[in-house]
Amino acid sequence: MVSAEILERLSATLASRRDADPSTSYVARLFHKGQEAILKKVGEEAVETIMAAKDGDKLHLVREVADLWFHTMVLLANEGLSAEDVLAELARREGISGIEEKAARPAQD
Ligand SMILES: N=c1c2ncn([C@@H]3O[C@H](COP(=O)(O)OP(=O)(O)OP(=O)(O)O)[C@@H](O)[C@H]3O)c2ncn1[C@@H]1O[C@H](COP(=O)(O)O)[C@@H](O)[C@H]1O
Repeated sequence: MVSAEILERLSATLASRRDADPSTSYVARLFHKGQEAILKKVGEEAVETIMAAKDGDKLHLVREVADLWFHTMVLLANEGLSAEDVLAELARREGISGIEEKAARPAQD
């Protein structure tokens, strides 16, 4: 089964590309071009994800979401962040939603 470890491995690979020669890798090239180019790719992949969802082809949708996740991970790495930061935020929200759910449902005794 594929797990969140893939995100950790990819994060480490992306971090290793930050100082790599742009001629050797797509990711290194994107870092070299800078934030504007990375944001442009994130925007393009978001639009392609929406179009894939509308065309009803599930494999196409999965591939476009993979492109979107990948490019948002490049964006995070460019800011010195990683997938782990996002996973931690989602974990924090799980905790928060538990607390809110309890608060919304007073004890019945
Ligand atoms: N997961 C990915 C990944 N997903 C998508 N892409 C690339 O993202 C690019 C953008 O796709 P598009 O559909 O927009 O195609 P395009 O028109 O060729 O893109 P542009 O030239 O317009 O930017 C393509 O070149 C894809 O190959 C990826 N490139 C790399 N990775 C991972 O990143 C690792 C490091 O990559 P490199 O350092 O580039 O080898 C790899 O081992 C992979 O694990």
